[in-house]
Amino acid sequence: MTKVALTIAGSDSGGGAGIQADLRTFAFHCVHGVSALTCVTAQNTLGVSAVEAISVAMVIKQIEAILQDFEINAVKTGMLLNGTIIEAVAQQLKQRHLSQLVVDPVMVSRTGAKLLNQQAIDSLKQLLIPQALIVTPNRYEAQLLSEMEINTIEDMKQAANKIYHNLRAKVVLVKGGGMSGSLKGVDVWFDGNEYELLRGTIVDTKNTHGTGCTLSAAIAANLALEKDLYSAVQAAKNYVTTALQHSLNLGAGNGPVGHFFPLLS
Ligand SMILES: Nc1ncnc2c1ncn2[C@@H]1O[C@H](COP(=O)(O)OP(=O)(O)OP(=O)(O)O)[C@@H](O)[C@H]1O
Ligand SMILES: Cc1ncc(COP(=O)(O)O)c(N)n1
Repeated sequence: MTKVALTIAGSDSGGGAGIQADLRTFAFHCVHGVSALTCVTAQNTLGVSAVEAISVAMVIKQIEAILQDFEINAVKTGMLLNGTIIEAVAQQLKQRHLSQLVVDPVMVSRTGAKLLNQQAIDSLKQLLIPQALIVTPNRYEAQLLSEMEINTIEDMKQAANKIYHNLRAKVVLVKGGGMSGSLKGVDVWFDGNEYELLRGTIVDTKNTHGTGCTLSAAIAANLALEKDLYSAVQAAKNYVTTALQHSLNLGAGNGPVGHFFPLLS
């Protein structure tokens, strides 16, 4: 029986991140992808030039249409843009008891663009993160959520601990793509008991656009395929590393990762 994963996220017109990355990742895992679009970005490999929200009513309609017709095996959220959309999404997920939930708290893009307004950060903290099976902040998002600066592995651990306790997330994965030197690509897992360091090979490329979206979508796909959470994270980490090794040198800025690397010659 084909498994189904839902992404609730924004569109990246440049095709590297957002819903486009999520659906490619689901397809790679042979999981059927369904999607509820929250916003449209005018974006390319150089950055985001405009953002427009989808109406909250339309976000809800998309989720309702999907849930009326499909059994959903896992969900990921990405760019949610504003507090009203976050509140509606959090309410829908709670009502439907969708617990296989990966929250990628998209707030700031790699190119520095703010992808979530200030009031929305509070709704994310109060309403969505507590429902998540796992939350996957990057370095900058973890700094905002933990209200501390992150420069070392010890800092990453402390931030994960704070996010776990203050925001009641079940598992926190602080991602290391934004760290420098030998720490780049080391992710810190904290489940309330153990810290685990997930180390991938460091890939020397500027084409890293969409790594975070791809990682969280791959975790959701592996959960849909009935892996346990830690195995799903390990498999997703391996997938992102290989996709980075096959990243695409497209555009003048940060190109996308190569989601379908086995098809490349
Ligand atoms: N150059 C790299 N080499 C190896 N792994 C990397 C590299 N860059 C990012 N990663 C890995 O990619 C995954 C995504 O992490 P990252 O910190 O880039 O997330 P992000 O900033 O949310 O991504 P995005 O660019 O989509 O916003 C993590 O597992 C991270 O360790
Ligand atoms: C629609 C959308 N969602 C998520 C991201 C984050 O990805 P990145 O940090 O690689 O730009 C993005 N840029 N655009």
